[in-house]
Amino acid sequence: MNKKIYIAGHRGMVGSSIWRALEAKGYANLIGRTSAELDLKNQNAVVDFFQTEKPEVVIDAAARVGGIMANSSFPYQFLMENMQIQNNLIDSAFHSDVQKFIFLGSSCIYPKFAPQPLKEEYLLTAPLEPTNEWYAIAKITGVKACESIRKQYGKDYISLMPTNLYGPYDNFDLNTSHVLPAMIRKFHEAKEKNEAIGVSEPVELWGSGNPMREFLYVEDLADAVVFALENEFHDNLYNVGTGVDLTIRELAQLIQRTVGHTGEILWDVDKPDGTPRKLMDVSKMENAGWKAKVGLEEGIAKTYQWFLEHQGTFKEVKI
Ligand SMILES: NC(=O)C1=CN([C@@H]2O[C@H](COP(=O)(O)OP(=O)(O)OC[C@H]3O[C@@H](n4cnc5c(N)ncnc54)[C@H](OP(=O)(O)O)[C@@H]3O)[C@@H](O)[C@H]2O)C=CC1
Ligand SMILES: C[C@H]1O[C@H](OP(=O)(O)OP(=O)(O)OC[C@H]2O[C@@H](n3cnc4c(=O)[nH]c(N)nc43)[C@H](O)[C@@H]2O)[C@@H](O)[C@@H](O)C1=O
Repeated sequence: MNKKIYIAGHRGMVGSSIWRALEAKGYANLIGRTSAELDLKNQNAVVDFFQTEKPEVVIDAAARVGGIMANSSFPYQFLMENMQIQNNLIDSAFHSDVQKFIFLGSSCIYPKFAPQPLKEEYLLTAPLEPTNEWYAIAKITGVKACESIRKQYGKDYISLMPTNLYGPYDNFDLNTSHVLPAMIRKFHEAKEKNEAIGVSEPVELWGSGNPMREFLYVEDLADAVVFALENEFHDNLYNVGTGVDLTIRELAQLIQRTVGHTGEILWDVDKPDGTPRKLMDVSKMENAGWKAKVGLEEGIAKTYQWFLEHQGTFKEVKI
């Protein structure tokens, strides 16, 4: 409980959830740095930080993160910044003898048309989804960096591949966010406006509504990270998800009902659909002893409640 644990990205949706989960379990020796205090793209600054702080465990929840439009609009930032951040963290951790490193990738590392559900062994077996191949290639290099240290030096460096995540402290900027927070905000703001003017204006969403996505509540992901911290894993790569997916159209109907918006939903088919489906095979984590607990309806209700309580202060990431 007294190990010195560095959570990179500790203010983000995932990092802050991991921090809260560790504190709740009695971990008292946690350290974090904001990007203003420590720019992880700066290799010298990261080397100095590790030499000074000497963490025993590193959990990497720092990255340039965004939804489908952000990824396809800023390929250079999503490729280069994520490689710089993770490579500086992994290399400095290795050279300052950090014994446990937990790297967070993403389900988008798997091939666009891989068989479903996605097994870990499908990695690098076929081409990636073009809208986020930049981010995916960065993440794949992080997975391989940790795997090489595990293989060559026997250090407990592992990679967890979360599916699409959502929950408190998510990014609600309508240009850079993921679909779930965007839908919560769009339906909420349309409902508020409609109630003021007494009509039900339509909500415009992106793509066809036909792609399928899996969603894991962020506090479940944090629980999985704590589980990985406290247990010896015998492999380098583990999917983390619910193993359940739905269409974007079904998601829209669920969120519209939760928010209480009435009115038409319009689909802008000029916007990209992205990967048709990326359902994770979660059996490897289940065999290791971990399973998701929060269902989608419950998670959306919790997230909407959080959103209502944080009007005007929720995060909007600009790129
Ligand atoms: N959100 C999702 O759906 C999914 C996320 N993931 C992964 O989870 C991790 C966290 O994602 P999420 O919490 O959603 O993202 P957020 O954008 O909420 O948080 C990202 C964090 O990274 C930090 N960061 C970014 N750039 C730098 C930098 N140059 N130097 C230092 N810190 C930096 C930010 O710090 P600060 O706030 O101080 O600026 C921020 O706290 C990422 O690795 C992401 O790939 C994986 C699958 C799905
Ligand atoms: C986690 C994962 O997330 C990203 O992949 P993605 O799942 O395709 O991203 P997304 O959540 O933004 O979109 C999911 C689907 O939803 C549709 N969609 C409808 N209406 C809105 C909408 O209003 N906003 C958004 N963002 N999407 C919308 C959208 O058109 C698409 O079909 C990767 O870039 C990468 O970051 C990654 O690893």
